[in-house]
Amino acid sequence: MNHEQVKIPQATAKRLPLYYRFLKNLHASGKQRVSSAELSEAVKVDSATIRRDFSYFGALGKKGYGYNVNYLLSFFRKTLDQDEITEVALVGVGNLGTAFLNYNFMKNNNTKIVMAFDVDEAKVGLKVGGVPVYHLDELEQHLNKDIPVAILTVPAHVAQPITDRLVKQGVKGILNFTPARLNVPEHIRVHHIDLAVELQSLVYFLKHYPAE
Ligand SMILES: NC(=O)c1ccc[n+]([C@@H]2O[C@H](COP(=O)([O-])OP(=O)(O)OC[C@H]3O[C@@H](n4cnc5c(N)ncnc54)[C@H](O)[C@@H]3O)[C@@H](O)[C@H]2O)c1
Repeated sequence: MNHEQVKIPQATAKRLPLYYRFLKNLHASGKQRVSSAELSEAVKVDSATIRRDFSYFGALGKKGYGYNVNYLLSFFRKTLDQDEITEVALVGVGNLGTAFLNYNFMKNNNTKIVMAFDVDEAKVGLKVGGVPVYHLDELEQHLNKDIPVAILTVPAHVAQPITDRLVKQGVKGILNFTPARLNVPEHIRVHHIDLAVELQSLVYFLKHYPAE
């Protein structure tokens, strides 16, 4: 099947890295096939959803056989562009930002934080997790079109002006950890990660949909 023609729903696309990571481990352990039940158990996605997701990839599991691990892996590699590393900038080297820099997403991923910015003179000039920290004043000097993604871990009240500058420099996607709602032009994608909301929603589900 022609990979270029595959149009995957967003919810499915979001689960791809999860599947990919698990299948890579399976492959490394020498497994050739996997059932949707096994996958479901490992990635905690129900097996009906997995079957539907995989049908978009042209992978139709056979009863009693499951899915071909090699086929899926080569599909995911192509779709996720694993050979190409996407460079990321981080703004705000505080508690959260420092944790991300130390973690740096390389282990199972195709993204890498390559530079960070802060206004705190005590942090500027340091390397955190091997990543250089520059002063925010130098944003325009260092950030170019090769860096399409930025992570925002600054105080909420400075999030918007920094976002405007990031967009001006050619950033296309922003992972926003601040509580601020960001205004961006239509072609810019913002993913807002609000841990308080996530936590609340978890508590809600526990309360209203308790496990048997
Ligand atoms: N720490 C958490 O667990 C957590 C969880 C959810 C959301 N958040 C949100 O993430 C953001 C960061 O949280 P934190 O705990 O890391 O805060 P923090 O105060 O530890 O870090 C903020 C960092 O941003 C820097 N900064 C301030 N103004 C700046 C500017 N104009 N340009 C660049 N850098 C600037 C500060 O010097 C500091 O290093 C906040 O908006 C917070 O609400 C934090």
